[in-house]
Amino acid sequence: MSKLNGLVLAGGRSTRMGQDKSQLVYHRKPQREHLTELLRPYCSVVFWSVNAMQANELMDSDQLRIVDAFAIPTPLNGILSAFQYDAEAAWFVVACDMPLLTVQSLDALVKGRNPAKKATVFYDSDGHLPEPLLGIYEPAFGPILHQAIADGVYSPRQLLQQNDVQLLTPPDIRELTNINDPAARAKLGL
Ligand SMILES: Nc1nc2c(ncn2[C@@H]2O[C@H](COP(=O)(O)OP(=O)(O)OP(=O)(O)O)[C@@H](O)[C@H]2O)c(=O)[nH]1
Repeated sequence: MSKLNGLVLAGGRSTRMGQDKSQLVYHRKPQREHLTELLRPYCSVVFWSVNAMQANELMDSDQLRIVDAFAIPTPLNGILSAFQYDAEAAWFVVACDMPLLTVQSLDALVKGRNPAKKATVFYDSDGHLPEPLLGIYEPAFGPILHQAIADGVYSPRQLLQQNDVQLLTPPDIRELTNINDPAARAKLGL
């Protein structure tokens, strides 16, 4: 089994939230720091996947980061940057906008990991589609991702549906709740 690196997806534009989602505080510290702590027990190292502006702000910090080098900001580009950094590793990817996530879901992914497949992910709240932004991506996914982006495919869900991936039932579907704007945040009381 390949070594597992952590990747907190923290880039993008946060247009709908109006402020950097990765720095919102739900658990006493910025979400990107909180997720780093959640991932650390499972991973050799944990990186933040950030855009160039965030990287500038992090200039003097020790935090390991991988900076996006793509014109179009999409989560898939964040994951591809990680494979370009280390193609031999598997990447445990966690999006920064799932504030209800706990070790329960991370444990389930690690226990259910199938390294013979391209990735291990949960079914999303629809019960039949894969949830792409929380999961373990095996090294074999790197070339597939590279080709997809070269072909202009930016839908991570579509990519997972087209490939041989291990799909798991999440232990608690609420942990996958995606918060993208202030209204959704207020609704959850966070
Ligand atoms: N590294 C990296 N992460 C990204 C990129 N785009 C989105 N993400 C991350 O992927 C997850 C889902 O992001 P989205 O909600 O789809 O996009 P967003 O740009 O953050 O937000 P909107 O501008 O409101 O669409 C979040 O954890 C983002 O931080 C990107 O280009 N690079």
